[in-house]
Amino acid sequence: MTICRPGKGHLMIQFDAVHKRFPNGTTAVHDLSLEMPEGGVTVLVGSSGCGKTTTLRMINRMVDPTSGTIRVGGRDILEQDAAELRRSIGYVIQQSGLFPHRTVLDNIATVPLLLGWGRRKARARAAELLDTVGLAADAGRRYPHQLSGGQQQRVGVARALAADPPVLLMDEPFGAVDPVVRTQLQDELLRLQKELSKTIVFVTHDIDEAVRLGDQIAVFRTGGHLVQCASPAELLARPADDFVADFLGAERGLKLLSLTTLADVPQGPAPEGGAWTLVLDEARRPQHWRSKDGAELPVRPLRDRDSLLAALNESVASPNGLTVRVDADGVLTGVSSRDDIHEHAGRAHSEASVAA
Ligand SMILES: Nc1ncnc2c1ncn2[C@@H]1O[C@H](COP(=O)(O)OP(=O)(O)OP(=O)(O)O)[C@@H](O)[C@H]1O
Repeated sequence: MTICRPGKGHLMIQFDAVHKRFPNGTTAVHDLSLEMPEGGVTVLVGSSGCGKTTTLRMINRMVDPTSGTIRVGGRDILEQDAAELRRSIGYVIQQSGLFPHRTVLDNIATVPLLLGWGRRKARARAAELLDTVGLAADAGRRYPHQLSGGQQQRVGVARALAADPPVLLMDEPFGAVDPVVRTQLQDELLRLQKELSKTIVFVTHDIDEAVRLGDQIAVFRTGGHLVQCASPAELLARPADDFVADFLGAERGLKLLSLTTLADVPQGPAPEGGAWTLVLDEARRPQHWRSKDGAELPVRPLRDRDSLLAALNESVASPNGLTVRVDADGVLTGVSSRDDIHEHAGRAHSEASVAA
């Protein structure tokens, strides 16, 4: 049995030896012990049918466990009224699950109205949340089908946040949108989470999404077995077995580099008079590389907060192996060599392995 114990901070959700067997004999979750810290994002990943959704739905009692105990905020959920519990837990699903015949504003106001807030107060809260999730005020008067898929997902998140629940369950919330919108929605969620510090349980098939969003990642395999639960860095550096390693994919070493910034990589002055010159504008913002014979190649400057993976990519793509560095205003601070970036990439890897 794999037990996940983050060991620091308060625990918001605790699974203790939880088992779920459906009446048709399917064991969806097998002897699960898993702890989710308050204010953290726990991502559940694994192949199709391995019990992620069932695990999630047991938290708000949409599915009751066959045996074992689940506590939310320290209290056994079976001792709590199911409807009340559900109202205190936000729930976001893949197709947003919005009511088609209600306006966006009324969709977002659903739970506050159920909780007995007056119509005016519920709508004012809904309008505020539209802004929080990055939607224009006029979207509130529209119906769900008049919004794009990505906008509908934002409304789904706003609706889940409406009564300010401490816990948010998200079941593949960004699974049905294209990769660009998906990245935007992930960015928004990270930004919101910095502000709101909810305890989030997030189900996804996408390991990159899990690494990007998770404070801890729980990997399941068929039969509802938890195989490993660890921080993204630990998981990538030390997968527990071949199943986890295969699940993480052949590029797990590179994924690990996406977790480390290039801030510590040394930088020197941009080269002058070599085969390639860095062309700057009058504010010293890099524009492009220019060769001796006048050819121009694009430059993609990086900031300190960018990842070592982005730097590695740049060191391969740039004509002279140099990665151009800029400050928050886009002004040149220096360049880093391919060797320095490779050395830091190797070091980040060894450090993660040792820490794990
Ligand atoms: N109501 C149910 N009755 C019987 N079996 C069920 C029921 N709900 C889920 N199952 C089965 O339990 C197992 C786990 O299902 P679950 O939906 O939790 O998996 P999942 O990991 O979320 O899958 P996916 O990634 O495909 O959404 C599957 O074998 C599924 O067929």
